[in-house]
Amino acid sequence: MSRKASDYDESDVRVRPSRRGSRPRSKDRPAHEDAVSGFVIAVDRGRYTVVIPRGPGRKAAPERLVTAMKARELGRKGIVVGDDVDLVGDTSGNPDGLARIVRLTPRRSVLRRSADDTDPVERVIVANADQLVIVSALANPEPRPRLIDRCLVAAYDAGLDPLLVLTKADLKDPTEFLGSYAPLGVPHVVTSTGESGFDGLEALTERLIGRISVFVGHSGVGKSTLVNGLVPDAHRATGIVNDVTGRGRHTSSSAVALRLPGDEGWVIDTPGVRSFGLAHVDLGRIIQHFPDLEAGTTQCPRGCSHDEEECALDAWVASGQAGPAGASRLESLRRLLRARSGEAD
Ligand SMILES: Nc1nc2c(ncn2[C@@H]2O[C@H](COP(=O)(O)OP(=O)(O)OP(=O)(O)O)[C@@H](O)[C@H]2O)c(=O)[nH]1
Ligand SMILES: [Zn+2]
Repeated sequence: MSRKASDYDESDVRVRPSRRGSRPRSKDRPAHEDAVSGFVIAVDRGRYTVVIPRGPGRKAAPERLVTAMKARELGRKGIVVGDDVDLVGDTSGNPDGLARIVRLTPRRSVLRRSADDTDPVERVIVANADQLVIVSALANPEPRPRLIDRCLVAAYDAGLDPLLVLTKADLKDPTEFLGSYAPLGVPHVVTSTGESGFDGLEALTERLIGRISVFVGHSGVGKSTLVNGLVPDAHRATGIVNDVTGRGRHTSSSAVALRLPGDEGWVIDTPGVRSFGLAHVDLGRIIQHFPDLEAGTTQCPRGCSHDEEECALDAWVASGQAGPAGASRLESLRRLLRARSGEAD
């Protein structure tokens, strides 16, 4: 397809003959009475790939993938992977067809990220997710606790349940790492690939059933290996997306939703993250996202920034009440507080 989304406009789409015949839209007909609902699985340069589920009844159209653009009436409102939308226009699934998104259903959750901690421009990465799956290798590359802590803050702030997935257990025993995160009570799954197969994949699948889960992790942690293990036809599925969106291959610049086999949930794969800017998280709320430390703030002076000499958290951590990772967690918290207030991280 050589035409870019910007080459189209609303009228361009409206004149396409609909399968029901081209009855002219009259002013007194309710707007979009013929809209169908779908789920956005990929976004690429103004084009949205939307799954429209099979409708009710025997004569219903089957499930189909539709390419859509945003109707002008939605203005600058962003649409992201995970959004539930209403569409009009060519929703037949015809590869050359183009539908138009006319309504965005209110979101149940929003996962945001800013480029850095002071950048006022935040990006919504994914809508409507239930769970944030934080993928970290136990070795090669080494775990990055500060990135994990940031992801945890992002998950708590967005109201998503965090899940830690620790990969490459064949390279390093997970006991020490798990011990340090135990006080947080974050659920975890340990995985490894090797001659005996893919260990941990079943345990992970169990945690994904019936949910929309966003996978994040920095490059090389084994996220693609996991996703391909969970969704064996992930390549094919993305292939379909590519056909529909008309690009050569899925560039890793945006998220894509993949369905778990058996229609048992969605895995949303995101490009590898190097950082996770948290400019959108209220400074005063950050401590609440460190539940292992928050309990130690009762002795803090009033209005404590938790990054000052009088802060009671040092004593709390020194007494061991925040567990073996207390010192590293406190460092994470303070780096985050400093970064958020514009000081270097
Ligand atoms: N030893 C070992 N290697 C693994 C495991 N899982 C993945 N790898 C290897 O780690 C490397 C990186 O894996 P990927 O799945 O490509 O990692 P990714 O996180 O998707 O990285 P990007 O594609 O760069 O975002 C590959 O060489 C994998 O074969 C594991 O459990 N054990
Ligand atoms: Zn304090």
